[in-house]
Amino acid sequence: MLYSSVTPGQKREVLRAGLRSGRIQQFPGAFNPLSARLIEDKGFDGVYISGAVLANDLGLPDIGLTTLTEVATRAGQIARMTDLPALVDADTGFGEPMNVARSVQELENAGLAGCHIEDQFNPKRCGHLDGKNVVDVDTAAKRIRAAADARRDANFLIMARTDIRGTDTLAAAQDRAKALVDAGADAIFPEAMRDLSEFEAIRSAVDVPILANMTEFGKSELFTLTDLESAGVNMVIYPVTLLRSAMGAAERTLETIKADGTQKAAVGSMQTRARLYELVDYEAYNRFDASVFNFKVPGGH
Ligand SMILES: C[C@](O)(C(=O)O)[C@H](CC(=O)O)C(=O)O
Ligand SMILES: [Mg+2]
Repeated sequence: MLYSSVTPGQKREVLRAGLRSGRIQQFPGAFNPLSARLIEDKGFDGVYISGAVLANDLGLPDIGLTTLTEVATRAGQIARMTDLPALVDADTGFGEPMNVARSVQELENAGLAGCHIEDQFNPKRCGHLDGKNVVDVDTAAKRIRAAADARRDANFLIMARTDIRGTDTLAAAQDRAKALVDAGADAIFPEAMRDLSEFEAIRSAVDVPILANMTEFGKSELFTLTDLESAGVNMVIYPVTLLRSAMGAAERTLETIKADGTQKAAVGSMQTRARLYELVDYEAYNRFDASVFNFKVPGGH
């Protein structure tokens, strides 16, 4: 009821343990706090909070327009509704290394278990589109060093994302990944890998956990969990999958209402009122109220 029953510190320990477990961790992207409850209910390992979803939800393209305040606030609202660890997309860290330090502390305060910070230039692009640019290795390393030094909880996960494969060779991506680990990254997110062998190449370059981004309509094939696990991937995200599914369903329902003059034909594919109430734990609030209103003062007053 109300919010998560474990502390952010405990969630960070769970995330660390999951990454050490040898079992690939699945993190679907929550597009709102309620969908985080659904992810937990279905038995996933954690919740991903996508920068693209956050921006798109506000009607904005994912080009670095959202602010630290917007991201920390929304990510905090999502993180607090689940006992699972939540990993948030911090884009380029919202500025220079000193801003990156502040970003990390705000995300820690918001109850996140970790974040990823990328080496793109501003304005950033979706990692699976063309026209990206990356900063030089020193600038990228400074961002990560600032992030790692700024955290107060040593378990807050600093993941470095590199977009360099979009503009350079696989060997350059391996070198960049190594440099980011040397700068203090706890994990690496190699963006826009072209095939499984590229994940394997990054795996062999570093000895920290690596993440695979299984975003639809992008540059990577949609590999199965088994494929990714055998390539040595430790965590997989499905960042925009639930937003795309929900928006697809919403669009079809709107078309049904337009065509039929009623939503009746769409009702069968809707989440029911009972299931919705289950997810918001309505019963627990009823019980809480009953105990307040049923309270009797001894002596009958
Ligand atoms: C992972 C990602 O950074 C995100 O914001 O979710 C995006 C996802 C997408 O646009 O499909 C990305 O740059 O890959
Ligand atoms: Mg993003």
